Amino acid sequence: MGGPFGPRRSPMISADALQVVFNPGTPLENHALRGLTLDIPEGQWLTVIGSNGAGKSTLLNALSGDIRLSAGRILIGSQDVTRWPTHQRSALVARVFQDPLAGTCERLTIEENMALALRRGGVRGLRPALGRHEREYLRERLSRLGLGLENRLKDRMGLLSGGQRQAVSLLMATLAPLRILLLDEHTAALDPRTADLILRLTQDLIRELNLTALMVTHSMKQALHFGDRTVMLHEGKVVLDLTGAERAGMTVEGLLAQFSHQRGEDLDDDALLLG
Ligand SMILES: Nc1ncnc2c1ncn2[C@@H]1O[C@H](COP(=O)(O)OP(=O)(O)OP(=O)(O)O)[C@@H](O)[C@H]1O
Repeated sequence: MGGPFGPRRSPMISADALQVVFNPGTPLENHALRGLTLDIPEGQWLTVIGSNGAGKSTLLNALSGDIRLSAGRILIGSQDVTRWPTHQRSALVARVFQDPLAGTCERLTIEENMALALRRGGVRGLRPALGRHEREYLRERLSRLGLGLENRLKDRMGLLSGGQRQAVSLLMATLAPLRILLLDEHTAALDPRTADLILRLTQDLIRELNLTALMVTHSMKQALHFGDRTVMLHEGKVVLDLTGAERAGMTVEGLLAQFSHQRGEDLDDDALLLG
């Protein structure tokens, strides 16, 4: 990022006045993003919170190219990708979803799933059947999960537990070269111990690969504990942006108070948010 007096580099992600309107001009018109602006430096890990319908998934969809903007501009590096379709952005951007099934094919083996992930990134020279080197590479990556999956390359994905599948999804997302990782409540469907394991794996991958990451979570604890910066969305805009000492001094209770303040009501479901 350069020090305070170092050269200013353009951010890895520059989201400029993003607007997303669903069903425009109909009675169902819905402004999911309302001029959202956000600059994210390279290597920064942003945690994204906000109540239901705040626009968190829509923001990730806009960054991955899964939905079209109604207005605004997205730059990755200094490249304007606003009109790039998802497949074109996939060389830069990968995504992991809440549902462990979403990123993998359960009828294929672990090896076949991972081979597809390698090819999606356009790795050259990869044959339909994996060569010895590719298989060794995948085995090495899997062994680092500490789940024993390196010995189960020929097992169908459908045989794995939700946590194991999510670990493989995360690995698959980061197999091919990428710059940006989008995590959409990727531990929400897991038990606390497994969620913790996946979060530690997430942390290792983000730091090792120097990824710029956005992680949507409903857990205030996760939002403050992981990453470098926490952003709260409300009605399609950023309403709170915490970094540095301000973030370090923030408590889960403080964040919940901000939540209530934004919603103009007392939260009746603190348990969910505290989890
Ligand atoms: N494909 C769609 N068509 C119409 N409306 C949509 C669509 N996707 C999202 N919306 C609406 O846009 C708004 C923002 O939704 P979004 O999913 O981004 O919220 P969120 O912050 O991710 O919420 P949650 O925490 O519930 O997942 C909501 O009002 C939602 O109903």
